[in-house]
Amino acid sequence: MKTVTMVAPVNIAVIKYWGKRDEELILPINDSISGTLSTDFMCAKTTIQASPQFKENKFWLNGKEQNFDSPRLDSCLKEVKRRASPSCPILNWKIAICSENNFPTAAGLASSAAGYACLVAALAKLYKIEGDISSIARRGSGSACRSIYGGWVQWIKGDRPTGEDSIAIQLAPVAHWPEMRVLILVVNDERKKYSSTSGMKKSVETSDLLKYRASECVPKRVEAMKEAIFRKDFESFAKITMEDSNQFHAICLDTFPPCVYMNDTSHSISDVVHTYNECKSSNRVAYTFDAGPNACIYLLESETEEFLSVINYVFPPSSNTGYLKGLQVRQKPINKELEMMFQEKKHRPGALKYIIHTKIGDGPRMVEDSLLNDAGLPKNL
Ligand SMILES: Nc1ncnc2c1ncn2[C@@H]1O[C@H](COP(=O)(O)OP(=O)(O)OP(=O)(O)O)[C@@H](O)[C@H]1O
Ligand SMILES: C[C@@](O)(CCOP(=O)(O)OP(=O)(O)O)CC(=O)O
Repeated sequence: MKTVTMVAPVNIAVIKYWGKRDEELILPINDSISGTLSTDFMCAKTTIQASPQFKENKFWLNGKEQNFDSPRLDSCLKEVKRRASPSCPILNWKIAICSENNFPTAAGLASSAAGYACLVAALAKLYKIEGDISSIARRGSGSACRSIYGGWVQWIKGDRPTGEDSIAIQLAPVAHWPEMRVLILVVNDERKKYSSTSGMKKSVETSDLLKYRASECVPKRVEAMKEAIFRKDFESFAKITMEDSNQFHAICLDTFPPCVYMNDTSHSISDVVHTYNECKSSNRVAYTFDAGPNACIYLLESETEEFLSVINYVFPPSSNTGYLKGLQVRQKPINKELEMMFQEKKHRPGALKYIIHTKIGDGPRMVEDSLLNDAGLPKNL
């Protein structure tokens, strides 16, 4: 019997991936760039066990048994086995997979990215695969290829129809910009209405803006973003991040029928960020929204206390317990000058469910405590 347990991170794109040129191999129409988040507060954890005693393959996700016949799972497994040495002794053994996310699944918080990165990293350890595995994780979910590396990561779209040049590379490690912090403002953590997969398919079929974005905007933005990250130029980083998020959501609205991911609370968050930046006469905070209403805020450590005082003022918690998860900071009241700016923008308590305060982190790593017992069954069932 062989057992491997790994944890893998979520990543949040600052230049978005939206649109495929090949649905089966998951090949994108444009490059994308993201920050990988620390696994301390948001991660997928996956145990894979191979045994000659197992009669069939099994898969549990968050305590519920899943159908093993999923095309994406199958595609990852096939590619890992193709790359394994033919003499690998466990290649024909059946496997049990057990995975848990410590944050909401399928709510637009990149669970598929962490989930497939974790699955592929664990499979690669189990079958002793050498070299880049981001192109295997990509077959599970496009954005998962970026979670294979820590720090700042670019997914290069590649040109070949076979996809072997569509890989993720690390642009800079965590230590390059240690002051960077991330706030996930959770507006809604329920399963979202339309998945990224179906939304982007409709966009490719119907949006003219999407073609313009992929050919004209993203290539320039990717270069400018790389430069901003290399120079730790937060002002430019923030501007490009917000512009790209806004353009992505404009394409969602240009899709027919439109994909409406942001809601009124999301737009209020965007307004708070712009007002705050105006007060400071520079871009101190950046928002970005994925395929859901939740906001991801990038900001430097020096700004977190003050910006959180504004968020707590504009979006008061319905109860104080558990509102700020993750890294804790001194809670300070909003100052008079900012209060004047934001008093018209106050929301009812509970408009924001909770906040996860985290930072940039490393890629997948092996851990000791298995989720499966020796019989290949989940320990927490
Ligand atoms: N830990 C995991 N292991 C394997 N697969 C997972 C895991 N977590 C999520 N998934 C897969 O990803 C799917 C959710 O992906 P989906 O794209 O709908 O949501 P999301 O990743 O939370 O949102 P988004 O990609 O828009 O940020 C799940 O239904 C499941 O198939
Ligand atoms: C808005 C996004 O989060 C879209 C992520 O899409 P997915 O990677 O979830 O889609 P599939 O490849 O179909 O699984 C932007 C991004 O992460 O770059």
